[in-house]
Amino acid sequence: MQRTVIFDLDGTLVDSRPDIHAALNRLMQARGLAPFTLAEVTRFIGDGVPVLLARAFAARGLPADPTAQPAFLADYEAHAAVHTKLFDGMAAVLDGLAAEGWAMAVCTNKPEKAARLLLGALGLDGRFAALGGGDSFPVRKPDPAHVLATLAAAGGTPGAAVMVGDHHNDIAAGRAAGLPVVYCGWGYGLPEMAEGAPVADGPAALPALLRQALAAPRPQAGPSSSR
Ligand SMILES: O=C(O)COP(=O)(O)O
Ligand SMILES: [Mg+2]
Repeated sequence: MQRTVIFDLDGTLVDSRPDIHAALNRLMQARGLAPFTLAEVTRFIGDGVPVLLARAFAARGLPADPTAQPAFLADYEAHAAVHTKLFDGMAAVLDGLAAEGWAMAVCTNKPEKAARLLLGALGLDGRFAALGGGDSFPVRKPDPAHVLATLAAAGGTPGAAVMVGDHHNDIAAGRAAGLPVVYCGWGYGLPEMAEGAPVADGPAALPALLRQALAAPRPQAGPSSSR
């Protein structure tokens, strides 16, 4: 059976913080608002751009401003790959997984256009069988439908798929979709976000953990697990 691994993007495959940080601070500057540190912006990432901006404005004591999103996105899309790179060792891991026959997909809360531009700029557009962005479907992580729709677009099946991510949203969405999950210890999440999932300390640990995850007994999908 075709094995499929679904990767989260920000904090899992790529370190995108520097470019998100820079674009957010350009928006703050344009609004006459104080800039954020990298650590502050890291805590805003994980739930997509609307929530990122809402958290940024809330941190300055302001309500969410939907008019900020088009300007932020246009700027970020144009500068998404200035400093953003795959995490060290990840390119070799992707090569190895492809050689082992794994199909790969990306399920990210980053808007699809920005995610596609970023993957293209990194030379990765041909690597993934599907990309599900934060605005590709009516729902996004932690909703399991985001993971399942991305998996279906990649031609995969839940019985032979693993979800890999660095945030509570990835673990929650993967588990609720009935997939085994692997948590990335190098990402932007807090250690407790692993919620008992196997933790990869670095990209090189992923292939063995993915094989183990598929070999282990299947978890039940979220809604039925309490029955
Ligand atoms: O855009 C975000 O907030 C997070 O994106 P991710 O789902 O790829 O981590
Ligand atoms: Mg992430």
